[in-house]
Amino acid sequence: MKDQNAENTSSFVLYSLDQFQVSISDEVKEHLTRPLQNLYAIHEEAVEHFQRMMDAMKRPPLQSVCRVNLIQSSRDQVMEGIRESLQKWIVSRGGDPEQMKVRVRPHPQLHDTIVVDVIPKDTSATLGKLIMPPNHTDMTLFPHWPTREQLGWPMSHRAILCDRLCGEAVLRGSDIFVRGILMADAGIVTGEVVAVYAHLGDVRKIARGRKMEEYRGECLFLGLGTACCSRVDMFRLESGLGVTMSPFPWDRAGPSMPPLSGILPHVMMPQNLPSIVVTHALQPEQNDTILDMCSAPGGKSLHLASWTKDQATIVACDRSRSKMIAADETFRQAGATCITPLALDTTSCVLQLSQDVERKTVQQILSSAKPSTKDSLLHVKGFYPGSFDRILTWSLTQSISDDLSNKL
Ligand SMILES: C[S@@+](CC[C@H](N)C(=O)[O-])C[C@H]1O[C@@H](n2cnc3c(N)ncnc32)[C@H](O)[C@@H]1O
Repeated sequence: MKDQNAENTSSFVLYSLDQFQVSISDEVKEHLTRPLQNLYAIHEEAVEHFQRMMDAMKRPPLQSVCRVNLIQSSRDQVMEGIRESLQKWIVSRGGDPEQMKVRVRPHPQLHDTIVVDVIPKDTSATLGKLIMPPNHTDMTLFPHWPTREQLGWPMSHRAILCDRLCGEAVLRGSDIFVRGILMADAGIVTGEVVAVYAHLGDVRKIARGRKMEEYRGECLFLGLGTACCSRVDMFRLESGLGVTMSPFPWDRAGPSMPPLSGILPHVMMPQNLPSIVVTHALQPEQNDTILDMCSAPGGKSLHLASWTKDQATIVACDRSRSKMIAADETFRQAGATCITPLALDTTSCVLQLSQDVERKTVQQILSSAKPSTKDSLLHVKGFYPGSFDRILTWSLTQSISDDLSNKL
């Protein structure tokens, strides 16, 4: 162990979720505050409204949303499946299904969408105000380590630090996979209850696998979890769970949302509401020919297939070949045979019309295209103008998207 008295404590800050402030650039701040100044006659009221917006931004939502794959199941079946899986989940974590603080319900407007709410919505019982677990027993694991106490690390639990993306996922219900863990206290063993922190800064500045006492930076306390492997395996294994989060609200800084990814694979997909409304806005019809210009990992392409009950021609493009190979597998597992995945840069996929070349339809181009010898993706260079009934773009930039979708 390093000379603890030599540790520099100045570049180290622990935050509770309540203390944490989202930082935004002056430009974004200006963009958000301008409409408020017109909304309120009194300046202080506009400032208060802005502060409420900033507080809301750091709070994880108290609900998750999932979309049903209507090719393989119905919404009622999936809701029942989610309830059963969540009951098994809480029992597997030592809880009682009666303690389950979630409700599974149909979305009131979107016919293929399910909402999972945390109830009650009061989160005052959580660890959101604390920077470490409360030590009810005055148990100390580290009796001879004053600097640890001075730094603010818990004395009652060993700790792990995950990256920011992983931390955001934890606040939405996820467990922690080994690749998300950056640092951990020495001596953690399988089954041990650990304090979980998320590093808020640049992950590239952290040397993964070091001990917690070497950490310098800013981090946020997320709650308690149980180690699924030893510290050694956290940094040796390539994949798998490192820590499962406690299912109980009193052990978590954020809401006790259950993990939804991985349950009922292929028949439902956790997806954010803004992504789901895209297909509802597009209103595709069966037998439509549809282009998804930036498809990977394929969530919206799959939604189009589900919506049309696999009765459309959907061309799912992404310029990343590897992502499209992975998406192809996802499409197959979901039973979406109407999707053709292509590795294509859609900023250069409009074929020029000329008098001596026959103008082929999308279906003709796809049926005459040869598959690659390395993977199953078809060789397609592009499509002729006016080929598609509907086009889904991702904002490459508004002008490029508009320009390309007007041509196709
Ligand atoms: C945010 S993701 C799209 C998410 C996807 N629409 C979904 O709902 O699952 C953006 C994708 O656009 C792809 N992309 C960016 N520029 C592209 C281009 N010029 N042509 C095709 N794909 C592109 C990226 O490779 C990336 O996979």
